[in-house]
Formats: sequence, C-alpha cells, structure tokens
Amino acid sequence: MTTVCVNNIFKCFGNKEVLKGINIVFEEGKVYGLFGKNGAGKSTLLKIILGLLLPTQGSVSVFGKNPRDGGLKEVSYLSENLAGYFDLNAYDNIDIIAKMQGVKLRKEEIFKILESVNLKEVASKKVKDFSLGMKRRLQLAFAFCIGDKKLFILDEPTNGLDIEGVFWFKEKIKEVKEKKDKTIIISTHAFEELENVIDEFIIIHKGEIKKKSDVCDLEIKNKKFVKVSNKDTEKFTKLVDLLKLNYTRVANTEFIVEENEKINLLEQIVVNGIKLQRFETYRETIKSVFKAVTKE
Ligand SMILES: Nc1ncnc2c1ncn2[C@@H]1O[C@H](COP(=O)(O)OP(=O)(O)OP(=O)(O)O)[C@@H](O)[C@H]1O
Repeated sequence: MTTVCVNNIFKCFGNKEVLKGINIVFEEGKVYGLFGKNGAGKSTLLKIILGLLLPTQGSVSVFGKNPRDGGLKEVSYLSENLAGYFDLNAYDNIDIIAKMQGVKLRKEEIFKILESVNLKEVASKKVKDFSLGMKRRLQLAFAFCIGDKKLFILDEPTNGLDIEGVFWFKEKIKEVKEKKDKTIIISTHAFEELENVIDEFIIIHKGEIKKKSDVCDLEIKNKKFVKVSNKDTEKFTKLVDLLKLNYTRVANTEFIVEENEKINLLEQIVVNGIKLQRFETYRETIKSVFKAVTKE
C-alpha cells in the first residue's frame, strides 16, 4: 500500500531551484534512507511532504490526502532543528506533547518513556540545560513513544547521539518495522550507521533523484576490486575494454570491475602478464554508490 506519493515536485526559493522534478512513492512496511550532501534538498522535500512548505509545482499525497488537508494525523515528525519547550523540564515536555496529540499519559507512563531514552534521572531538569544528545533523545521520545503513528519522518535523527543512543534508535526502528503497517523515512548523513536498518535508499543530489535502490541489491552484485601496478594500468584498461567489462576507475591504479558473462578475469590477467597488487570481491555499500552518483 502506498503511504506517500510525491508527484513531479519542483521547489524554488527566489531564483534558486532547490527541487527539480522529484517523483517517489513510499510504501507501507518499509524503511527508507534519504541521502544527500548538505543543501541537496532533503529537508525541503520532507517539509513539502509534511505540508510545512508548498511546492512551486507538483503535488504530494499522504495516506491518499493532501498533507494540509488531514493527511498528517498519523505522522510522527522529528525535525533536524531541536523542538520542545526548553524552559520546561523533560517530564513536562512529554506530558504537554502527549496532551497536544490527545494522548493521556499517567505519571508512571511518562517516567517509563523517559527511562527508555535514558532521561529518567534528569526528568526534572530544564531542557535548555540538556546537552545536544540529551535533547535529541527527548525528540526521539516525542517521535516514537507518544501515540501510535503510521508514518515516521525523521530528519537527521541520530545527529548528536552517542553510540548507545544510535543503538537505541536502530532497535526502535526494527521494533516499529516489525509491526508491518508503518513507513519510516530517514534523512541522514549516517550511511554506515543505518545501512542495516534501511530497506531502500534514495540519493538526492542538487535537487534531483540520482538513485533509488533496494539495499539487498547492493549485496547481490558480483564485482571485483582490482589494484594493478602503476606500469600496468594501460594494459589492464585495454584488457577490460577487450573483454567488454564495465569498470569504474576509483584511483589511478584501482578499478572496480563488473564480472559479466562469467569471464574469468583473473585468468586473463595472468595470461596477459599484468602485475596485480590486489584482487578481491568488492561489496557495494550505500557510501560507495553515493560517492559514485554524486561525483562532480
Ligand atoms: N526557507 C528557505 N529560503 C531560502 N533558501 C532555502 C530555504 N530553505 C532551504 N533553502 C535552500 O535550499 C537548499 C536545500 O536546503 P535543504 O535544507 O533542503 O538541504 P538538505 O539536503 O536538507 O541539507 P543538509 O544536509 O545540510 O540539512 C539549500 O541551498 C538551502 O540554502
């Protein structure tokens, strides 16, 4: 089932075109990672999905409705900018945010929530005196522990968190995902941290989607990483051209080669007397795909 549908979104701020024809469908039960360099347009896209910004062109539907027209009742949003009532303590923050959402929490339930994000000991401390990581933990409590939401839109959720906090976050994502009817969209720079909790990743570069792929697809690709000696690079490129292999040159002497048609590349390297410094299976990661598609 489709949770969010983004149709041909363009967004300009003055003369600056920040989003250039974005089309994406987010499906129920999946965790999506939205990756992009600083200023790529991730937060702008999330704000348009949430109806906080209007697109210059195009449309968005959330659970089949316009986000400004009742589509957001079941949405949990964690903003990249820390939100909350900083002059109040952590306990009162949870209490107020819950009440605003029509959720009545008992005293012990509030303490349980604070305990789950490791803030019970500082329940009566004013949030303005919290560290960045503590404030982020409070945001995570707002996002995950109040009410029963179906769509989670999380902008830089691990920013400022320590290792324990990142672990908590990943466990929470797994827990939410197990319920099957949830959709989670995470905008982040933390590829490595989150690679194993994401189902699909979307790379946005200069306002355009450059890649959308299933994380599982990264593992099945059969690629080889080859490092040849400096003198043999010309010989090697000639060989891969002759064998019609797709290759990416990652450094002067380093290549990533797709092994097509079961050609035994290694045998050919030996036959042609090319000096190898490394030859190993190469596993593509979100980071490596990101580097390749955002290369200027
Ligand atoms: N309200 C605004 N007015 C003018 N320009 C804006 C506004 N909001 C965002 N921009 C510009 O739009 C571009 C995209 O910003 P956005 O915040 O969407 O990027 P991002 O991918 O989330 O970046 P980051 O990873 O740094 O958070 C940037 O050049 C930014 O300066």
